[in-house]
Amino acid sequence: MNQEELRKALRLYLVMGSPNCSGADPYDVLEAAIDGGITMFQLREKGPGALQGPALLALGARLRRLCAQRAIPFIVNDDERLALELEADGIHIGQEDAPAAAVRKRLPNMIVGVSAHDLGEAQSALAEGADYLGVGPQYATRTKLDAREAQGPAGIARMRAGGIQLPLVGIGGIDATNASAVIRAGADGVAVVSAIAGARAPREAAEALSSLLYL
Ligand SMILES: Cc1ncc(COP(=O)(O)OP(=O)(O)O)c(N)n1
Ligand SMILES: Cc1nc(C(=O)O)sc1CCOP(=O)(O)O
Ligand SMILES: [Mg+2]
Repeated sequence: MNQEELRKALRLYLVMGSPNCSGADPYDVLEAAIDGGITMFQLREKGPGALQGPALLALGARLRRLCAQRAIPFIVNDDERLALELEADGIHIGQEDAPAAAVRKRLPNMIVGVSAHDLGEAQSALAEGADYLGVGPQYATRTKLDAREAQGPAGIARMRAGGIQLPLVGIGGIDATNASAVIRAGADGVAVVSAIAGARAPREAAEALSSLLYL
């Protein structure tokens, strides 16, 4: 995938694991979200009741297959071995995970996404070979318990003003009320968990977000 294709894929990025699905089957939630217009998916199995071992591998394989059938890039959060086992399209790592340069080297053919919270971290991620950045939290979130303080879309604007041209998504507390502000600040897309996975109707929630992002 070239950089322009990646920018498009990042437009509406669903990040999700089974703890985010309010008891629904994550497969059904993902399928509905794809029907509603998501453009990229990250398996992030974290939080109370998170699956591990063979159960996680089995869920990952089902979700991976669905993404392949529907031509949705499939990214794995944090776990290089799982990403390889599932033949993922990419991996997302944060500042507390393995160093981006080492991951880039070990997984030369995967998309490597890196979390960056300020211009310095964005410059380092670029130098280490990141393909895209996740910048957050944009707004207060209850999904990631160890999230930093909300920085607002101004953090993205500062990265763009500082010369960062890498594909970039905002994440954290994003929903239909604030997604447009994140795009206006310079993001290529928005990454959401609860606004879709926690919605009563994930397809409609994805449709509503998608319609805002293509104005
Ligand atoms: C697209 C995207 N952006 C940021 C993150 C957060 O990654 P990280 O800081 O490593 O935190 P965890 O998700 O691992 O708890 C992300 N997952 N995706
Ligand atoms: C996975 C994640 N990363 C964040 C960061 O700031 O890097 S915030 C976050 C959780 C986003 O969940 P929701 O859309 O429900 O707020
Ligand atoms: Mg991480």
